[in-house]
Order: sequence, then C-alpha cells, then structure tokens
Amino acid sequence: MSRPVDDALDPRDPRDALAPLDPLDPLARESAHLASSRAALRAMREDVESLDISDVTANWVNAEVLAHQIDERIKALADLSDTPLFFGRLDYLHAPGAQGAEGAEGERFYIGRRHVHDAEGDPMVIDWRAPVSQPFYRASKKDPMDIALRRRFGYTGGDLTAYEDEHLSDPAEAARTSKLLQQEIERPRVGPMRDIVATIQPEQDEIVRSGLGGTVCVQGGPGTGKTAVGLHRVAYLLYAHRERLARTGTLVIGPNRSFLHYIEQVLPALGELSVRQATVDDLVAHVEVRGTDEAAAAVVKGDARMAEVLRRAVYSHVSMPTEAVVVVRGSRRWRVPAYELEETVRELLARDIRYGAAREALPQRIAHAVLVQMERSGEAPDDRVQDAVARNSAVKAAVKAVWPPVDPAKLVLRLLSDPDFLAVHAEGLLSEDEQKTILWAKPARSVKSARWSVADAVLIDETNDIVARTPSLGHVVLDEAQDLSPMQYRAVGRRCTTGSATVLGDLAQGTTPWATRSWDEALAHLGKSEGVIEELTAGFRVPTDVITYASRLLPSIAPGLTPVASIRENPGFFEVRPSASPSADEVVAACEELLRNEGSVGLIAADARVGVLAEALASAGIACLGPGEETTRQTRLTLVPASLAKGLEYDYVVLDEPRAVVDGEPDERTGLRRLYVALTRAVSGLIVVHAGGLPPQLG
Ligand SMILES: Nc1ncnc2c1ncn2[C@@H]1O[C@H](COP(=O)(O)OP(=O)(O)OP(=O)(O)O)[C@@H](O)[C@H]1O
Repeated sequence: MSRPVDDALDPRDPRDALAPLDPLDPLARESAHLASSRAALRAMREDVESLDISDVTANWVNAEVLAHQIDERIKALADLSDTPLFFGRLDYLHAPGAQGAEGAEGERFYIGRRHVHDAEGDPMVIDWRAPVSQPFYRASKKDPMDIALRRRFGYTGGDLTAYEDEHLSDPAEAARTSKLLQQEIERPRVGPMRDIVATIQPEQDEIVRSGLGGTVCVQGGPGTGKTAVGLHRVAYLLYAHRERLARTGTLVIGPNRSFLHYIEQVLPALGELSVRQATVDDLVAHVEVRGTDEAAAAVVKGDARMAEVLRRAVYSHVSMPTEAVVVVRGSRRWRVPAYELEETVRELLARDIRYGAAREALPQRIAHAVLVQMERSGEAPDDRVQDAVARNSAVKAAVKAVWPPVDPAKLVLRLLSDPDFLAVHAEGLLSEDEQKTILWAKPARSVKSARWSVADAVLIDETNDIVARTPSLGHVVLDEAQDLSPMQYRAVGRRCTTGSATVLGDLAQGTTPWATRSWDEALAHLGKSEGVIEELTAGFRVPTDVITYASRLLPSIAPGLTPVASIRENPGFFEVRPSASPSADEVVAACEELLRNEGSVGLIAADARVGVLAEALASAGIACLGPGEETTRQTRLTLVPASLAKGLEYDYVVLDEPRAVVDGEPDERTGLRRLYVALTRAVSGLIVVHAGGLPPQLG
C-alpha cells in the first residue's frame, strides 16, 4: 500500500500538495492518526489541568509542591505546533510484547518525542526512548530486528507531507540512503541547536543508549554529532532511570555561556526540564575570580601533582598529641593518655575518610576511651554520657590542637603566598622553578582581596574535597572536554564519583596549553579509567570540500586522528579569496553576499580583529549579534571571536585572516588548532578572506 522511497511525497510537488483525502491513501491515513494523536494529547493535558488538588493536600506546602508538579506536567504535555508528534512508524513481523512497548499490544508503533495514549490507555505514540523504538534507529537490511516496515515521516510546518518506506525484511528491496534524513541534515540553521531524535544514526544510537552504569568517552571530529549525542544520552538515561536520576541529578558541562545558551533548548524540546547546565568555572565558584594566570602558571596549577601538594598541605595541620586529655565529670577525673590519643589519630589518618569527617569523629573516639574507663570502674554510662564527654571543653581543646579546622581558600592562599610553606609541601613534586612560577608576585592579604584566577578556584575546590566529600550526581555530560586541565577533570570527576559520565571531545580542537593528549589519561584524571572510548567519524555539519581543506591541518595538530568523512550530499561551496589590502571591505562584502542565502551567517575572526570588523559592519549598516545571542529571521549575522567559536555552527561562514587566527595564540600548534575549529563551523558554505597569505600547513 505504501509508496516506495523514490516516490516519497514531496511538499513542493503540486500533485502532492493537493493529495486527496482518500481513506485508502496512506498519507491521508497517517494524517488521520496524527490528528487523533493530537486530540489524545490534548485530552491528556486537559485531564491534568482539571485536577482538583484542594482535597488531597494536607497543607499549603504540599499544595505548592503538587501544583508545581502539575504545572511541569502540563508544560511537558504541550503540543508544539512546529514539532511533529511522531516522526516514524515501525511495523513488526511479530508483536514485541507489552513489556517493551509501554503496554502496547499490537505490531505497529508510531515513534515520537513523547508517549501519547488514548482514553483507554492504549499508546498512540511511543516515546523514542522506549525499547520498542530502538529498531527505528538500529535496524538494517542486514539485521532487520523483526521489522517488516520502517516508515519515516516528513513535515512542512506542523503538517505531515511526506513519508518514506523501507521493507527491511524483504530481500528483494535494496538498501538506500534516506532522502528525509538528507533533507533534515541539509535544513538551514536558524536559532539555537535543535534535537536530532528523528535521525539519530546507528553508531550514535549505540552511545545514546549505553547503560547508566558505564562512562563513555567519545572522540569525534568537528560536526560528528558529539554534542547532539551527549544531550540525547541524558534524555535517554532520564527516561530509562527516571527515579534514580531524579534523586541524584544530572548535569551538562559546556565550555562557556554562549555555548550553553546555544544548546539549552535541546533537552526541554525532548521533554526534559530538570537537567542543570554549567561551565567548569561555575562548578568551582567558591571565590570571586578577578585575576588571570600566565600560561606557565596555569599549566602547573592545572597539573594533577597539585592534588598531592594540597593533600599534604591539608594534612600538615594534624599534629601528634603530646599531652593527655583530662575530662572532669562531677568529682571524678578521667585521663586519656597521649599515647592512646596518638593511636586514635594514626588510625583515623590511615582510614579512607575526609579530613573533616575524621575531625568530627575524633571527639567521639576520645569520649569512647573515657567511657571504657568509666565502665571499667563500675559505672554504666549511656550514649548521652558519651555525647556529653565529646562536647567537654577539654576534649574540644585537644581536638582543636591535634586536628584543627582547615579553611580551603585560606590554605590555597597560603600556598600561593608563602614560599616556605609551598616548598615544604611541594618537595619532590614540583621543581623550584615550578614553585616560583605559581607563587604570587604580590602575596594576597585575605581571601577577599586576593586576585583569584580560574585555576586557583579549581585548587580551592580540590581542597574542599579533601576536607569534605563533594556530593556526587547520577550522570554528568562533559562537552569540549579536550580543553580541561587534569585538575579540572578531577573537579568534574568528584561530581560523579558514584555516578557515570559522558565525555565528549576532539583532541584536534584542544586549544589550551594543557589540552588533553590522550583520552585514557583524561579518563584516569576523571577517576573513570574503566570508561569506554568510542570514535565518531561521519560528519553531519561540514561540506566535503571544506572538511577536506581543514583536514590538511591534522598532521600538524593531531597526527593519527581519522579525518571526518562528510555525509552531506549537498556539496556546499568553498572559496579562498586573497584580498589586496587588510581592510575590512572584502569581508563586509562577503558577509553581504552570504546573507542573500537562507539561514545563519557567522563571521569568525581573530579576537584582536573583532573590534575593527564590528565597526566596518556598523558603517555598512549591517546588524550583527554576539555568539550565543539567538539568530532571528531579521538578524542572521553573528560576529564571532575565534576563541568562542568552538561548538557553534552557522549555515555560512566568512573566515577573516586565518594567519591572524593562528598568530592570536601563544604557539603555532594551538594557533593551527584554533584555525581548525574556525574552519569547521560552516554547514553550507565558507569564504576565507585573507590579505596576509595563508599558513603553509593549508597549502
Ligand atoms: N544524526 C543526525 N541527524 C541530523 N543531524 C545531525 C545528526 N548528528 C548530528 N547532526 C547535526 O550536525 C551538527 C553538528 O553536531 P554537533 O554540534 O553535535 O557536533 P560536534 O561533534 O559536537 O561538533 P564540534 O566538534 O564542532 O563541537 C548539528 O547541527 C547536529 O544537529
């Protein structure tokens, strides 16, 4: 009954636009299913809206909580007119059983962003994350997974206007690439990043659906869908382990605000509103960051050896007791001798507990020693007596002397200000030069007045964790991971000690002086050595000519990495334009030219050139946005400093002066990596404008 792929309905074809509402016409029937699914969703929402909670809540706090939950549920049940309620259909050869299909019996399932059921509770649309939906992403002619028919739907606005069939179990039908998938990949980019649920690819799906217990690290070149995969994995995990993750929490970490802003709509569009998003700097914001480090200092501060320096410095506060503790209670005196206290202190030091936890345990241990003596002398003290002894002023004084409290920020301040203190604890770990490099030229007076850097904040965070355990989340997604220092990996790792992580990155795009050299090393710093490393090499963003050009840099920036193979059919266009003078006119002209196309345009330039270019655009009367600001149909041009281009994409890109981008970095390799990032942001076309010649590696 269904039309084969080559004959897929095309909305631009007038015959299809006028498709009759014939009940035997598959498109009419599918549209009818869409209409009734919409009605069912509306009914689900109305059911929730009409809930009267006045009788079921005991007090106003409960009422508030419940009202909030209901509000969230109503939001989640919204029918967004421009997001299709379902995008696929699977006809199984045999009914897969109710367990895998959210209670559905039959053999036919519509796959969509969320679950919709009718008045009887039978599913009309199945969540893309349900087990029964999996063959939509994974089944192939080679392994049909019991699927007779896989149908993909095409939409124009909210209307179902096309479909495409694969008869996976029919040996006579040849395997083909999906036109609808191609269309989806080629669709112009406007606004923030969008979800890819309708077109997740098999190798991506394996990562998306890998279990909550394991950490996955994905190496992938530009545009291979790492960010998309990471976000869909959280959505999947929240579906498969909702209760557990609701308790423990999930977090997505991105490199900067503009990137987070770019991706922030994806999870809500998938119905997931509860995922926190932050930068690493946000996570460790214990002090106000007002200072910057020279690269050399930041490298040492970010090195994993610093963790041991800090540990030593913290524990240097513990001293062995030299005097007995004498507790007076009523007419009696109880004496715990110094050697017995020392034994207790040594035992606490040997245990794998935090500095602060041991400090809290110590008074109880001393009290216990007193209680043993009381019992020996015939008394029968109970727990209350033990608590009272633990709070006794002599015990408190002894604990303060032996195991004093440590203020993490003050400790780091002292390490960076006091050469002798640093020397003692860095002995055998940091060379004298390294110590000198990290010492402040002007020692700070107080935590408040110190000019803390980003790397210092990470040191304070590490110290915090030595003193008191950092609570662990259930799952953390770490994007653009290649730029993290070992100490930053540790900061992320302690936020998922009992959970798991998805680590996403590209070694060729590492632009920090401490950029990741190998994923094994990164996983070790994260505390997840058992993590599995996967590689994605199919590129969804960058056209073939452009990625081939950019890949010329790979031997210089990351030898051994597999170049990305673009799967875009549309060749896009690519031009390198030498310009007579370094004036901005040519650049402005290129922007004007590209703005004639549909979709977003990014002008990427060395940070130092952004001011000049902004002025040139302004005098030409062209409005532009900053990175992270949402493009609209009116303003589609974004002026992007090369340092903020990572992770972003535009339909068309003008790249200004590649040489200046390279020269903007402290060393050539980092410069070329920055250039690689800048060259790989375009979806449909790239114009490189240069007056200063090109780096020879591109030749
Ligand atoms: N399966 C897919 N179907 C359709 N589009 C996809 C698919 N996978 C990725 N894309 C699209 O390709 C583009 C690049 O994806 P994404 O930004 O996740 O790549 P990335 O690997 O994180 O890139 P970068 O290394 O540059 O940060 C995005 O527009 C994304 O929506």
